[in-house]
Amino acid sequence: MKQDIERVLITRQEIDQRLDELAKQIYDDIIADSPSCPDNGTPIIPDITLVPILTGSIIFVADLIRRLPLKMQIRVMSVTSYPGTATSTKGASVEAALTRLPERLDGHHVLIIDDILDSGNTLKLVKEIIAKKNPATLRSCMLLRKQRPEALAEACEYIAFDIPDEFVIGYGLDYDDYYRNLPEICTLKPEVYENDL
Ligand SMILES: O=P(O)(O)OC[C@H]1O[C@H](OP(=O)(O)OP(=O)(O)O)[C@H](O)[C@@H]1O
Ligand code: HPA
Repeated sequence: MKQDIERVLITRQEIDQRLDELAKQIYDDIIADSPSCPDNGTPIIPDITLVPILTGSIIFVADLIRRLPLKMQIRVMSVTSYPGTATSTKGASVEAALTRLPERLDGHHVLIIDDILDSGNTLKLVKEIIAKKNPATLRSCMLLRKQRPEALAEACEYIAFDIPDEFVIGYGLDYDDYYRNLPEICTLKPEVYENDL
């Protein structure tokens, strides 16, 4: 596996440090939005509903939620746009059998979690589906955002890292469903994927 890596873009240490900051920012925003108890002024912290997008978000969400001391429900959605060896989007579609969204989300504070914002198709689709369920608030949190106009145009409240417009793997991100277990975020040697282009 290591021989297929071109270079490390983001180290495990950098991810850990940034996740601490990101979790604090998410937590502080929830506290800032919370109503206060009329008796003693302490914030009444609402439950949150996390919507991790399978499969790429699994490592990120596992590390993030252990930094968020909040009462939360986790409702996964499965969306596919880069099947197999694809390195450009084939259009986002929901895999209903692996999706656990409730019928309605009235009153819920929803946070969508995904590993990468690239063409923006996945986030756009997921937002549209969740918005129809009428949540109280809807925010999104991405580990990575590529520096390309389509990604920058899609509103997203929390971004851990902005990266160059290159195909990346590791820390949940795959090529042909491999490399998700790499602890760092890396680029792939072109010879690994150029035969599939
Ligand atoms: O902004 P976009 O161009 O839509 O790309 C982002 C999406 O693409 C990847 O999912 P993929 O379809 O590869 O499924 P996976 O999570 O199972 O790897 C990634 O995990 C994001 O969900
Ligand atoms: O750069 C990427 N790597 C892995 N999966 C992805 N899905 C969208 N962009 C990427």
